[in-house]
Amino acid sequence: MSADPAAHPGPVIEVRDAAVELAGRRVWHDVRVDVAAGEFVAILGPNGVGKSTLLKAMLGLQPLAAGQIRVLATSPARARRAIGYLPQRRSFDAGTRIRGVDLIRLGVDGHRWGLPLPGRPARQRKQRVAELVELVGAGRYAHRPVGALSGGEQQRILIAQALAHRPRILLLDEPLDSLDLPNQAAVAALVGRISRDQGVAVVMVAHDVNPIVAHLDRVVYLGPAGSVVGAPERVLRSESLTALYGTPVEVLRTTGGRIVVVGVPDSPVGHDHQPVGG
Ligand SMILES: Nc1ncnc2c1ncn2[C@@H]1O[C@H](COP(=O)(O)OP(=O)(O)OP(=O)(O)O)[C@@H](O)[C@H]1O
Repeated sequence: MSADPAAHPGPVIEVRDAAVELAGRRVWHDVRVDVAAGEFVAILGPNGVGKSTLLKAMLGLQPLAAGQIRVLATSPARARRAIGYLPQRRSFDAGTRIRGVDLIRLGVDGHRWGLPLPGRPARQRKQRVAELVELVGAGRYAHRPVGALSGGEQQRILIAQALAHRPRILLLDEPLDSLDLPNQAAVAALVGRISRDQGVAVVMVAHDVNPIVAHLDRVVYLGPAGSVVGAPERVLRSESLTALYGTPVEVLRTTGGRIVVVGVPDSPVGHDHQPVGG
């Protein structure tokens, strides 16, 4: 497998008619989406619709019941070394003493847990850590214990860690959750910049499209009848989501420009309703 995008001029992620079943229940089906190098794509939908499951399928951690997912023209599992993944999480305990820079170094050292990798001198690894700190703008706080950092600062450190091996693809599961609005905007802008400037294909699961919408190339809105995929302004319309859900869904734009989706039903197993942008 090659992680060189030049060797794969087509999409770096191809999802074709994919379906997943969990505990005998079909979570989603007929999902089709391509993601190209340098694109920033969001996976949207209500609680429990299967957004995290789609991300896991792209990583090869969730087998499909139907269809196919190809990553860098091979299976997701074989492409995993070219993927940076940030799973869903809350925050570090306030007492966590490991420093931001140590977490990033763990990413650079890979699975060797601090043991030097053959062929990569300590100086090179140190330089890569410094580059990553600079890339995410964490110079001011990277040497402080992560437990003492704000949610947004922690998230930037984790994004730097996920980028340690120059992945071609970055999969982020709700990285803006639990951040305040200024930090949501700052982390969204950082991810947009990484995708654009570094040519990384970014797929982000999000509850609220508003902080990221200006940076997005496309959205995947999951629903019981499959998915609607396209530019945000095309997908986030009452007609598109009404057709996807088979029930009246309204997409409103406030005078401040916020997008609010009203009427999207919960997934069949019933989670708390939390409309996008609501
Ligand atoms: N291992 C599992 N076995 C059975 N059901 C599961 C399993 N993992 C997840 N589910 C269920 O599958 C559905 C999809 O879960 P998933 O976490 O992908 O949804 P989501 O859209 O990311 O949700 P949220 O927005 O709440 O994070 C949910 O109903 C969840 O309860």
